[in-house]
Amino acid sequence: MIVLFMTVISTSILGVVPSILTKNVIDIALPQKNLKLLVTYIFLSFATTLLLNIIAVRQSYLNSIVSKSIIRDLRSIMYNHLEHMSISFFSNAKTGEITSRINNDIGGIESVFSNTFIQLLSGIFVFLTTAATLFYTNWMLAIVSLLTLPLFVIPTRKVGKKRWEIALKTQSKLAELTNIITETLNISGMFLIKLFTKEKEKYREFEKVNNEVTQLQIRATIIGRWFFMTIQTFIAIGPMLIYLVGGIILIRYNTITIGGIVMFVSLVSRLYGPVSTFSNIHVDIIRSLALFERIFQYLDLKSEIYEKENSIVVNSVKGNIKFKHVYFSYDGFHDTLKDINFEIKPGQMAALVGPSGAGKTTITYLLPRLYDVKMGGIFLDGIDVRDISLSSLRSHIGMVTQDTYLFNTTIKENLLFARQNATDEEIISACKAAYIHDFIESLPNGYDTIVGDRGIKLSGGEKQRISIARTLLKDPKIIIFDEATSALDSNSEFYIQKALEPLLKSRTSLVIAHRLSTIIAADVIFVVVNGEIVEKGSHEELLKKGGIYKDLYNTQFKIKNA
Ligand SMILES: Nc1ncnc2c1ncn2[C@@H]1O[C@H](COP(=O)(O)OP(=O)(O)OP(=O)(O)O)[C@@H](O)[C@H]1O
Repeated sequence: MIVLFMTVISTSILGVVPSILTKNVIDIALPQKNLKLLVTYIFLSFATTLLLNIIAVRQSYLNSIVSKSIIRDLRSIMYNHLEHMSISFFSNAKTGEITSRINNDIGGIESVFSNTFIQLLSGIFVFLTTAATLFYTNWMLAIVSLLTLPLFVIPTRKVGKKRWEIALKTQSKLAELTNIITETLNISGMFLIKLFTKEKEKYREFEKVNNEVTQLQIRATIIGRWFFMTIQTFIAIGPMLIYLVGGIILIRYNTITIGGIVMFVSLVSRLYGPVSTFSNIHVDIIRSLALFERIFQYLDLKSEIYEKENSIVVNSVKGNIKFKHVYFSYDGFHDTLKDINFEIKPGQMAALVGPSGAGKTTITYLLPRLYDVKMGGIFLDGIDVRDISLSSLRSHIGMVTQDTYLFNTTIKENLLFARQNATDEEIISACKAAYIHDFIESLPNGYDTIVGDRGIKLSGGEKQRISIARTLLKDPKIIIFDEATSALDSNSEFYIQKALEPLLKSRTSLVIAHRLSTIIAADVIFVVVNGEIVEKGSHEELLKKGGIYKDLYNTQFKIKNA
């Protein structure tokens, strides 16, 4: 940064030298008909220009290092910040919008650092050195030259505001465009589009936004062009004024030489350079303020799930889970869960059953603090989960969901996600336990098979068994398992049941159960209806009771397992 600063100062000082040498050529060497002096001045002028350009190359190199590093840091800060946002942020945000803020908005402000900042700095120095030389040569003409400058400021103000508005609109339209691309041009989006034959509609939607982006960009360019046209006109008028006023001073007062007037003309063009840059900078800064505003909208967001300063790191747990008077709401108004109370003892298996939308999944989200309770508390081994450090809390919990998410990489990489330093033997043993090893081995590339976007190349049952193997590698004390609602073929069903045995053995588990075999195996069953636990007990106890569970059993489980 200091070196960059030095190069800016040296180029602005050296920049006035060729104009002074030109003055000497006209006022000294030519009238004296002194060839040696003429060659010396021209050689010096040439050497200074060469040196100037060499320093300029160095300057742009340093400049690019500084600006690229700032953008790199900003991108990393944004990614790190978003990674720590809560799940509710992601359930409300559009994927394309997030991508756009990281790519388009952060990328967009690069020009502020690469051009604007350095132009501003060099503009100030060029202005100061040039103005000083002008005043030193002839103060009257210098004042006339400077008086034309305010003319540049007026159009700048108007244009700046308009460009800010357009820049904001353009960025939000670009985000919309990115969102359409990310939502549709992926395997799940394409499935839906093709099955509902919505290609034309989606294309039209894309074309509309694409058109709007282009219109906005054209408007921004046109406004920019009118602005530059005005500036250029003023720049052209400048030398004429100097010849006129300089000529009058020479004729009337004879306090300036011809070389002096020529030097003024060439130096004033240097003066208008920075002023026109200042005007551009004004517009550019305004444009980038719009981008900064969008970036800071995200950076200023606070995650709803945060870690207390003196949070407890829990290295090992027994696995006792207690929900005490838990209330929860997604929207802050309507309670999705109401007064949930239960305890699961270490090693026990608890099954959550109930109609769709009752709140079973929501209960499981609260334990690893994907969301926080509105009232009441959740306790792990007697410690409120909000007092435990997030990473240690989550390290003790394994979650196998219905819709297994796999990264589009090899099976092995997906498994290593659970534990980066797992050995090949450990991976194979987890896969054997999850009854998926033989299947993986039968693939042409074995563990190096690429699974496709979200694991599309694998069946639902295979994906879930890979997810079980992944959780076995993590080896947590508590398991949350969301059993598939869809009917799996008996073969797949058999293997999943087999895979579950080592997963649930000697661990505390909370299972959203849909299969009779799972429910019967549970130590305790919680019947969830409309956000409340309405019945608790073992399968036999609840059947005997003859309440809601019995109805559910008769209408769902018995039929499904008939
Ligand atoms: N991210 C969310 N934002 C707002 N409401 C939500 C969200 N997720 C779920 N809900 C609502 O909360 C309620 C409980 O949903 P939940 O997924 O917990 O039910 P469930 O019992 O697991 O259902 P299923 O058996 O069909 O999976 C539903 O009414 C659902 O619409």
